[in-house]
Amino acid sequence: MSDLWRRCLERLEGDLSAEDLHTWLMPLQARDDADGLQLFAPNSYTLDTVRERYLPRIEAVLLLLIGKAWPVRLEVGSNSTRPVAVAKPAAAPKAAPIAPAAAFHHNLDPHYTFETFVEGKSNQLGKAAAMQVATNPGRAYNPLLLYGGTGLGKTHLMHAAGNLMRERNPDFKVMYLRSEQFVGSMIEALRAKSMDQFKQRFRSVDALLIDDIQFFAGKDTTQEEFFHTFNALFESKQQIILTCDRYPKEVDKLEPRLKSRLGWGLSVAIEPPDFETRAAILLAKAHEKGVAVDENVAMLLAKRIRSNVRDLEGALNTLAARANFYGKPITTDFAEETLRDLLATHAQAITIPNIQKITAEYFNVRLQDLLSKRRVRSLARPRQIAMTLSKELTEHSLPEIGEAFGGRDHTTVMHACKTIRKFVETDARMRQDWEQLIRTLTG
Ligand SMILES: Nc1ncnc2c1ncn2[C@@H]1O[C@H](COP(=O)(O)OP(=O)(O)OP(=O)(O)O)[C@@H](O)[C@H]1O
Repeated sequence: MSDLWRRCLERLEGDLSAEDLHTWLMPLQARDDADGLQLFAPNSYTLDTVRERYLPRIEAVLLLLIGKAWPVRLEVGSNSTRPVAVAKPAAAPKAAPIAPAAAFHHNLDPHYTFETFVEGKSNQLGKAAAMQVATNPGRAYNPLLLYGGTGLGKTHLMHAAGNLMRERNPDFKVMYLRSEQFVGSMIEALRAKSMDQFKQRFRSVDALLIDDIQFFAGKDTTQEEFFHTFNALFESKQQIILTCDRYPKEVDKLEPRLKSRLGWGLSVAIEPPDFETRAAILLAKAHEKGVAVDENVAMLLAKRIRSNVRDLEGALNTLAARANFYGKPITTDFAEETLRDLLATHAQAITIPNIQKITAEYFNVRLQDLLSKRRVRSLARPRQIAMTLSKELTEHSLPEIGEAFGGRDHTTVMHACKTIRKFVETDARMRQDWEQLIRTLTG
């Protein structure tokens, strides 16, 4: 058995029930090499369960054992070159040796680069900031915080910055972690009474990249530790890049002093891409994967799947797999047919009544007031937003939208759209409301 995996199981033995360990982790076969630990699951069900429930735990233990984040690859199959029957691990875990600094292995995804990132209005600033930071780490903006909804490319940009730092200086130590890994590894360190090693590990890097820091919310000890790590890195001009699913000030149960630190550098919103950018991303992804997709198909998917890039990519993968299986080219008919259910789900939520209901709930006003003739500002602004959302997200014409909003004239809708678009560009608060509503409606 891979020695590393055996030690990992020994550690996990104390944390997981015997049943979980035997059902999910013991059946895995393992191989470790210079690139990381490869785990083979006997079937896809086991694989999904391990990925969802145990992967962060495994990664946290590996971090502690090896002294750095260590990539784990999961796949269905078996370790045929070195078959292993995973036996019950031997007892008596030993104190983990910390790897010497020279053996630092970064864990960045090499596919996530600036070259493979498609730029559009929605992510232009984020990309520029990430590039600045990568070419001038610790000095340009520290920390750099990228925030925005799920699947919009924050992780991609973060890795791209890390990859560029290493391209410019191969000795640069970049550590990437999801926030759950930070939490998990801290819990492990507390349990193993190895907090000094934990602190040292995070403070010895040149750049620390932590993804999805909203998971720190409510975890006071983690926040305390992260706060100290942050200060130490910041003072010695080591670069910090963070991502969050919303503007950190909006994250409940995040300590005020931490929120304030996050504001020391630059915070940039990554917004949902517009139609043209969605189509361009789709064509770029298809090209990357060697899938033949023409512009009509790209436009069809970009028009109908507005939620986020991950969903768009998922649709492309499904199409490619089916086309490959049936030996058919990917035409618009084939795409419509293959993705019928998926496209219907995306279309479903976006009706005018639904937009009205969700906008009213969001602004805490009554639906009947939103549709009424009352012109007080507290109603007029949400109404204008709902009208603009209806124009952007549905196929309805201006007169139809006016009609649906209590029989208003189409010029009123036109004026609303113009006003809101201008506001969204110039007013951060308005932009946030707008993005949040789009996420709710298309997510
Ligand atoms: N502008 C873009 N160009 C190319 N690929 C993109 C772009 N935006 C997103 N993607 C791709 O979409 C997928 C999801 O992106 P990513 O994981 O970076 O999202 P995220 O914002 O970090 O989401 P989450 O908050 O859920 O982690 C990735 O495969 C990424 O490469």
